[in-house]
Amino acid sequence: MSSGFAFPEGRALDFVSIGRLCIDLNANEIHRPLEETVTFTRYLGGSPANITVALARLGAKTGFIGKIANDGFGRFIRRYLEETGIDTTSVVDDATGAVTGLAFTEIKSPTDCSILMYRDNVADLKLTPGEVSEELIASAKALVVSGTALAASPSREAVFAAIGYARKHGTAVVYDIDYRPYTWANRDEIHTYCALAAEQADVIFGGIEEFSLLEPKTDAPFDEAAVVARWLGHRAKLVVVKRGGDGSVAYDAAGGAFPGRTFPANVVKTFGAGDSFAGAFLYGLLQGWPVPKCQDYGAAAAHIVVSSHSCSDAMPTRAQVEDVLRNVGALEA
Ligand SMILES: Nc1ncnc2c1ncn2[C@@H]1O[C@H](COP(=O)(O)OP(=O)(O)O)[C@@H](O)[C@H]1O
Ligand SMILES: O=C(O)C[C@@H](O)[C@H](O)C(=O)COP(=O)(O)O
Repeated sequence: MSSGFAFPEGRALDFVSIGRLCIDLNANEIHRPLEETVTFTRYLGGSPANITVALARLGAKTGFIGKIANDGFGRFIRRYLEETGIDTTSVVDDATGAVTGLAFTEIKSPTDCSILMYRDNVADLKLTPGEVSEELIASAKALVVSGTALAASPSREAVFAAIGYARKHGTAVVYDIDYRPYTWANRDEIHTYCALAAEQADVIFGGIEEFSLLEPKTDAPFDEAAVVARWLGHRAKLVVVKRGGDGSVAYDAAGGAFPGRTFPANVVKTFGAGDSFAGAFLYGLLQGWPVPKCQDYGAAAAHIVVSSHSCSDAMPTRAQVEDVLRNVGALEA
């Protein structure tokens, strides 16, 4: 049995992602508020970057379309992607003096974590449509789009150009809503542009709050069945609703609703769960596995990442994911 999701064949790359390449500065002194945190460790960050690292580490052939600052952080990001085996031919250097987006993380407790983002004049949002390689998108099985890249122009137009190329060449579109409040101007822009992208997507990932933001009204109660039916009624073949420690539900176009379990972890911090889950889920989809197996893979990868200090560095290999699954008796023979 397979998920029924079909990727195009005969492509050099599996996934090409578009969106932000940033820096995470994760608090070293955990379980205390930010005002009492003295030192931080630097990692590659940015949700689409994390997802792409997750895919690459599991063995997928990946590339990235993005813009980095022309400074030491930018050079670190490029080198990290290259060392991870991610194609950087479409990662361009900013020439305007823009900076790298920073995410300072506060790890107050295993359940109370937050992120303080510095995103003024960031290079990632300066990607232009002319810098999006049609050739690279045509050479991939799927394009992974991060919703935060829709928050401002010209990155917004660059993403829609990328989606247009994907549609033209039969490249599947994966859309992670990836809502980050501080990047958007107002609620109407979120709803308008995120919904436009969701209409073009074959696979959509989001949490309940994120899916609510795609609806025109904020005050209406969340009606999951109606929301999912809306996106399946457009192009989506899979809509994955993430529910934190409560797991996930994946809905397919044939009317299937698959509850995904979680593997309880010794949680260091909660962020990174969504990116590791999405990366490993997509890896499973690429293998043609049934949806529940993709969810198990995603949950096992998230188990590893929430138990670790970083997001990108902690993204597991296939052997590490399978160790977790084996330990809980969830690995098929
Ligand atoms: N505390 C946790 N322990 C174990 N697994 C978790 C935990 N939190 C999340 N996960 C796993 O990660 C997936 C995505 O987490 P979620 O928090 O919903 O994403 P996001 O980080 O995007 O908000 C969940 O469906 C679950 O499988
Ligand atoms: O996306 C960012 O810019 C920050 C990430 O690198 C960060 O580590 C994070 O928030 C991960 O997101 P999640 O997987 O959705 O929790």
